[in-house]
Amino acid sequence: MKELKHLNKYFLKYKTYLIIGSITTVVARIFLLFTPRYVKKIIATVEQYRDNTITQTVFKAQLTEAILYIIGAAIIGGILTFFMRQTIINVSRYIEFDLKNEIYEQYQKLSLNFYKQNRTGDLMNRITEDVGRVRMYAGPALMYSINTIALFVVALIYMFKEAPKLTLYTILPLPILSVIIYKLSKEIHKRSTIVQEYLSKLSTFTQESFSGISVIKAYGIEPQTANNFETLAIESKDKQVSLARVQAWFFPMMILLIGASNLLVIYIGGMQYINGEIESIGTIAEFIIYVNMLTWPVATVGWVTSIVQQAEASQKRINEFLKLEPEIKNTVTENTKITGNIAFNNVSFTYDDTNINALKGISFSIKEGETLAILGKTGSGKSTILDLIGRLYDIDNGSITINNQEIKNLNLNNLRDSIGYVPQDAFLFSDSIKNNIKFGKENATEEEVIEAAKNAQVHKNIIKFNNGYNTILGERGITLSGGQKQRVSIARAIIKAPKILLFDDCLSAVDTETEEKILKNLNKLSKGKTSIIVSHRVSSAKNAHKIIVLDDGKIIQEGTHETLINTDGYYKDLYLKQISETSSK
Ligand SMILES: Nc1ncnc2c1ncn2[C@@H]1O[C@H](COP(=O)(O)OP(=O)(O)OP(=O)(O)O)[C@@H](O)[C@H]1O
Repeated sequence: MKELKHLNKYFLKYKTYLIIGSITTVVARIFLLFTPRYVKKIIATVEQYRDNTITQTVFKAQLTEAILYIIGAAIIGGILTFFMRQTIINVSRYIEFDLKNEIYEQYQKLSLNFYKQNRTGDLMNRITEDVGRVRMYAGPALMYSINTIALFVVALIYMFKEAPKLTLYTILPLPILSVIIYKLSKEIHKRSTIVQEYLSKLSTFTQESFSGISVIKAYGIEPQTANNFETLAIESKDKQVSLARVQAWFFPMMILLIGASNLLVIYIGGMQYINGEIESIGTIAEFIIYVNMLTWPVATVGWVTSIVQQAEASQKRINEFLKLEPEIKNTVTENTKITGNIAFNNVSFTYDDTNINALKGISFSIKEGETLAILGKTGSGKSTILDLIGRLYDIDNGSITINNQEIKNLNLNNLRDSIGYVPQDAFLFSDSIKNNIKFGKENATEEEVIEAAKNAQVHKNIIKFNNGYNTILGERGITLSGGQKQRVSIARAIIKAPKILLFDDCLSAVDTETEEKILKNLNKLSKGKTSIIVSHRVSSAKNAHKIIVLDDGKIIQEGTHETLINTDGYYKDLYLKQISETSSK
């Protein structure tokens, strides 16, 4: 229960509902337990009438009274049970809601490294499946426990008062029932976890095959994919069958044990009645009802124990993430002014997970309003520089300053608000084009959206769609071409009008003519802003105030287009190669 202590703050938050729920539960049980006692009374009345000890009028009056009591108690008990569920089960839903939000907020705070170390499926599972299991503890398990305790205490008081020896015999099989249900529940849980694993394997497989359907079709491997699916589906079915086999034992075991208890009541009760130890045959009827009323709650003891164990395991997994301290934290609460004066001083950086030393003593500076272009072979560290400016990672050595202030001493929210970042792999949400652009500025007007799209040279494409800016993009924006996606992503950064614009090879999928137009627009828009353009093309870099060329994490060339094309090296070679490619087209 150590891990589940995390939920105590929520129990405290909803204590009023829980107290009302618990009281309602106890009172409901008291009312529901009226039935067996009045059944006994009815049978005793019938016996008295049979023995002529009461008149027909008295018999009728007593019978009517008992029946009315039973109906009344059942109605009140039913209403109270409804309120019991409305309070305790609702609380579990509130806790589920709070916990999901808490986890989601924590996920948002954690840095990129966390996302690389953990698989998306696992992150999703903890916020859905695990929270679901914890909810079972906070709701049903709690409700059934209160219910069982209340029912047991009230029923046992009534039963002992009525026939102590018979009571002992009646409750004898119940602990056995509880243990059996516990064992069954554990086995069911074990097997259903395996079933769940297979279900998620199946859904991952299908999802991937649908996303990659064009590759599957192009390579003509549909039969192979279908075979793989079938193998997985057969394994999944076998696991389901094995689960169903254990589940099938649940109700027969219950019926068997209820039957055994009923037999005991009838046998022992019958003997006691014959020996004159109990007055009325009604007591036997009363006890049979008690047995049937107590069986389910007793079974739930086993069930609840297994729920609590599952919840404990799930909460442990949740706590593992909740306790993680974000690697990148905002330690500055007051607002800091962000300008576009950026300087890298002997910066080195190694990725924790791969141990790749991506940057080795990088130094450069760029003034507000200037454009810097970064070129270099693939894997040379270009994107890493952009990530470090957004402080997605903290550096190992050296310093990064913005306006002469260490990046760590800047308010992280201010820093990220001042950056418009266009990633290499444009990610668009399954939403309208308009909202995807507005992602950069939530309260942007229609005109601003159109203006940004025009500057990104994508407006003409968008208006050709039937629904224009309201066109909904499919998963990862599959309705757009690669170049269109990149341009929507550029519009998203432009609309934000940030101090610093970071473009990570985001013009790779557009033709050189469109690239030229976009760069011209960016040039106009980025007055007073600092832009960093990562590219493999000289055409993207030639107008920059400064160009740096990276190789294996180090700067190998630095200068303007003019100086670099006149210096032997990577840039000049690239320039000559790209010029000859263009002229040969
Ligand atoms: N998130 C990461 N985790 C671990 N290693 C990484 C990560 N991102 C990049 N690397 C490694 O760091 C090195 C520099 O990568 P980076 O993405 O900065 O290069 P790049 O110059 O932008 O390449 P490209 O032109 O192909 O985009 C590479 O060796 C790469 O494998």
